[in-house]
Amino acid sequence: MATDFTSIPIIDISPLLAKCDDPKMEEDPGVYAVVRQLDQACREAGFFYVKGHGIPDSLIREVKNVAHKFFELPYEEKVKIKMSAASGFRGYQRIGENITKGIPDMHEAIDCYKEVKEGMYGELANQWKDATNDLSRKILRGIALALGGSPDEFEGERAGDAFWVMRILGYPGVPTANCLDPGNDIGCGAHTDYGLLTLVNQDEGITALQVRNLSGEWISAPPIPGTFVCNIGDMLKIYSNGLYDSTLHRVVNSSARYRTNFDTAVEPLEICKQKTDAAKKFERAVYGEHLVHKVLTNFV
Ligand SMILES: O=C(O)CCC(=O)C(=O)O
Ligand SMILES: [Fe+2]
Repeated sequence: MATDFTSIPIIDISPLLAKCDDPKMEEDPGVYAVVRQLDQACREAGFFYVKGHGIPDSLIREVKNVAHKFFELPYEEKVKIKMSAASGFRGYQRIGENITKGIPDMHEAIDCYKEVKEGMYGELANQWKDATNDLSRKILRGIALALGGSPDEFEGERAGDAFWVMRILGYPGVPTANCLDPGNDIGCGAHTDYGLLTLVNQDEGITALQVRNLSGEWISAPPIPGTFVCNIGDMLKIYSNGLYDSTLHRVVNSSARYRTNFDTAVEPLEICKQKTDAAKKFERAVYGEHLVHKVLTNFV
């Protein structure tokens, strides 16, 4: 369970990345120091920033520019890639179409899920997806060690060919013009993420993401240049038998500026019961069923 944290830790993961594919990575003191910080952050907040992540600044800037340009397009253009049953629930959703706990969210988005057909998202999105999936895999190697497992706990049979979700989100600033419910300023209602690990790439200069601590206070997660926000999802809570919790968070853009965000969540195809001495706290969940259930019940 999360604690009464008042800020979100920043972890320099470069020592972990440097040794990530070394068979003796566990023995490296730099890796060990990162693993300890990951463990503490996952236990106390379920959220942390990573710096030293190795994804070039130029790529980060490019995806943000492309996202801003897309959201600036007229609705008739954006709706050409509308999300529908026929598109496998991939594609564009207008402001207010995404619902969390019965309330329309003040964001528009493009949802991309793992797809067999390579190349369908365009070159830049594929490049981004590859870079963020690779980074997630490396962070998960550190988290696997933090849980006392082997580094490849979340690879191979469990999540080797991981399902991933990429959401490109746009949050209008206040006043919320052209939205379905102008009285609502919640960009994304309080929820936990369904997967293993989410990487959040927020626009600079706008503080909108908020994370709830044990007392119910909302702690801001402002954008910090050169970092990603990482948060753990429901699958990791089950994997860790509750040692790590998926923390509630929400987005409130009370600035006047339009905010974008690229989320990439890496998910296992099927969850396994964690081998711990403690009694099993959660029922076995199949990831795909969990995802569909959360989406269909609007994250209640
Ligand atoms: O926009 C953000 O900062 C986070 C969005 C979010 O929580 C999500 O898409 O799951
Ligand atoms: Fe989220």
